Amino acid sequence: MTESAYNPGSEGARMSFADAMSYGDYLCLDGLLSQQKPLSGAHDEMLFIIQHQTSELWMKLAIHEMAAAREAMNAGRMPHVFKMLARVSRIFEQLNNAWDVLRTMTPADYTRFREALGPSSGFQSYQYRMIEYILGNRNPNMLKPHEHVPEVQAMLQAELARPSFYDDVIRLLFTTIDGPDAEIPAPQLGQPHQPVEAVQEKWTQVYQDVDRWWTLYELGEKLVDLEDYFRRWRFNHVTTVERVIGFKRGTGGTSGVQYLRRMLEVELFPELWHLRGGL
Ligand code: HEM
Ligand SMILES: N[C@@H](CC(=O)c1ccccc1NC=O)C(=O)O
Repeated sequence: MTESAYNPGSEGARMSFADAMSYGDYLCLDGLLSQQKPLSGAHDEMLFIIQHQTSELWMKLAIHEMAAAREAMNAGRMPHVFKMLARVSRIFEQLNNAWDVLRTMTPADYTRFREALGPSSGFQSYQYRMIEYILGNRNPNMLKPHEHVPEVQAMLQAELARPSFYDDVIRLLFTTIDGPDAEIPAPQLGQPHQPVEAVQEKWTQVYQDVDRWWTLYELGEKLVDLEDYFRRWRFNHVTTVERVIGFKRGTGGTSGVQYLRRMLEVELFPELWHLRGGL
């Protein structure tokens, strides 16, 4: 050590953690940083693993926020709901920006380790499916790949059996405007949300008099924001996939880019988009 090396310990920085909780202890970094296990010798496999692991961590936070937002909404704490939904949109923005790192991987780089992935695929991401299920895109066929992990399948199934976050929003929309006797459309349990005319009419009322229904309007716009970011994620994904594997079949067994293009047509909150043309 040179004389000139600055020692933060001299101004009080704690330098010994033999008997105290350190940064690594608190964040469980030993566990976290020992979970990157490339199966090939390919240089870019580490990028691929970390890209997916960080995505899963952000998805974990998104689910945490959406679960709390749902609770807050059902308890009438709308400012909290808005804060959490805004955070979920920012998480998607973060995931969208992350594609820039993955895009530095060329098709040749990926080919060096693609075979090592076997039949594994993002198609089997249960947190991704959970996000879709919470928001209302509920395809029960997507439960099947999780049959081998009963706890995971049960968790997804439990989500399918309850009203989605969007179902709860619809209930709030109707009761706020029509009061306790409102005729609320039944939640579409266990199936992808299909557009309902009465829901679009109700949202139209809100958008035609935003001053009167400001809180509902703000909620509607938060959902549109969220779906906007989600769509960008799907678009970035399919574009990256085409760039890296072209039109090859996916490791998960789907047609690949064609399958993902089909998913671009998914509408999470269709009524909120469709009402705009009629204003
Ligand atoms: C080079 C990078 C990537 C390629 C080539 C790729 C390829 C694919 C393909 C072909 C599918 C369709 C399913 C299949 O048959 O495998 C798919 C699905 C999926 N991928 Fe990726 N992917 C990449 C990166 C990512 C990243 C970074 C994530 C982030 C978690 C991700 C998450 C997903 C998810 C969630 C699905 C299911 C989508 C759905 O069912 O709507 N992928 N991917
Ligand atoms: N489906 C991809 C493989 C893939 O991307 C993947 C494989 C294992 C874990 C995560 C993945 N990411 C997204 O699908 C492919 O067909 O190349």
